[in-house]
Amino acid sequence: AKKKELHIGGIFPINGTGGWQGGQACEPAAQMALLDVNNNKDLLSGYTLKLHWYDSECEPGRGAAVMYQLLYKDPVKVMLLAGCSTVCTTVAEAAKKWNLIVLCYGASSPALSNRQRFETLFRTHPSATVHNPTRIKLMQKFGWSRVAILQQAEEVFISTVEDLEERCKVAKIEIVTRQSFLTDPTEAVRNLKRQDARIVVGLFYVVAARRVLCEIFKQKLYGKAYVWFFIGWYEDKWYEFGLEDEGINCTKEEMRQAAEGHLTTEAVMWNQDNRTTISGMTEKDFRMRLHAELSKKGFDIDSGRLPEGYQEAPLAYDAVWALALAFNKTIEKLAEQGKKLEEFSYTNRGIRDEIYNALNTTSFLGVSGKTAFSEKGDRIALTQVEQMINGTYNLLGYYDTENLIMQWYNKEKWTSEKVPQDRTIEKTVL
Ligand SMILES: CC1(C)CO[C@@H](CC(=O)O)CN1
Repeated sequence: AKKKELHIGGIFPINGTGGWQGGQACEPAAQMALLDVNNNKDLLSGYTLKLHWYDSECEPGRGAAVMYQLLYKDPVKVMLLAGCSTVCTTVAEAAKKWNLIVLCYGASSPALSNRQRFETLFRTHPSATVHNPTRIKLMQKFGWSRVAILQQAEEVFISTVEDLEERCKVAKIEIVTRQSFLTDPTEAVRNLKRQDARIVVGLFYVVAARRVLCEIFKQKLYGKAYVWFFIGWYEDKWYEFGLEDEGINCTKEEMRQAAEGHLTTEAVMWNQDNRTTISGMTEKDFRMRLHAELSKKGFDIDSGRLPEGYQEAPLAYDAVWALALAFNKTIEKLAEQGKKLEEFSYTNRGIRDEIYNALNTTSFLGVSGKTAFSEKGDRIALTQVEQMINGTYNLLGYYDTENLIMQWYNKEKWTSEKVPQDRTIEKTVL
């Protein structure tokens, strides 16, 4: 018999210049998952999933427009996939009016962890606040109870710092100063120096990070007496790129000196062991298939020039598996009530609630690792800690923020052999 079709809408940031064009790798990854789910005989038997998608250019207005296209053109969509924090904010806030669950594979904004505003939002991309318990854990591990914060004035960093401040208070870690800047960090770095800041958490996008690094070189706020926390998802040699055309007046060597020893935290987006995941692939298998898909689209992976969203591609792949598993559970649940998933309509609150409950209890091993959601729909994720040692990032360990377990490899190195202090130690004259 012909399979019944279930339709989902997809909004991917592909073109455009502002924000994150991660749809370039995430849309192919989602298509791969659609193929795998439809070929999986244990899932959605009697149904086939269809994806209808548009480019949002990571622009909320365009995101709203393409959502409108998806909703006002047949066939009815049963769920929406979206990327980019700004687009997910717009789409997820509106989607509940159409009883649509929204699954975001590329949205890090802490503001999205809000069930009042986003009743039907789930995300396979962790919130930026996932770094904070790890930052606190590292401060406690190294005995730092006096830290400073330097941030770029962007919404995602402002709300991340608010969460970090709360956690510092609970952990009795003093924030000696919180400095923010729009584009030029000179004054903010000067204020850090005035406050004798030694342990600094830095929150900024990569272009601003280069400006900060050059500024701390010039103001000598680096070396054996200082420890900087940077974000870990910048590209590998980020501190050497673009110095000329971004007007950074430090040499590569000076940038490397300033960068020596800094720590980074980031959410783990690729499964870290070679276990077979729910799709039957290991993370390596997935990476190989993704490279093949991307080279079909003209991306030359070996040249090192990865498409935007490569890092997050597992999140898009696992988002489709999460919705397929949730649909599977919902079909069984509805059958008990003599109902069918294909009866879903934008005014059908009952089926929306069944899909919501199914997603809420979905948990599986995906190519992005263990995939499960908090009660706010946030991705539960591992974080990874690295340190820049002699110009390369060394893996120091992982932190499981759900079970509060730190896996540490004792690889950290300090220029002066001992852990830097968080303040000037007054020499006691005996
Ligand atoms: C880790 C990063 C780069 C954070 O921003 C996400 C995009 C967004 O939050 O808009 C994509 N992933």
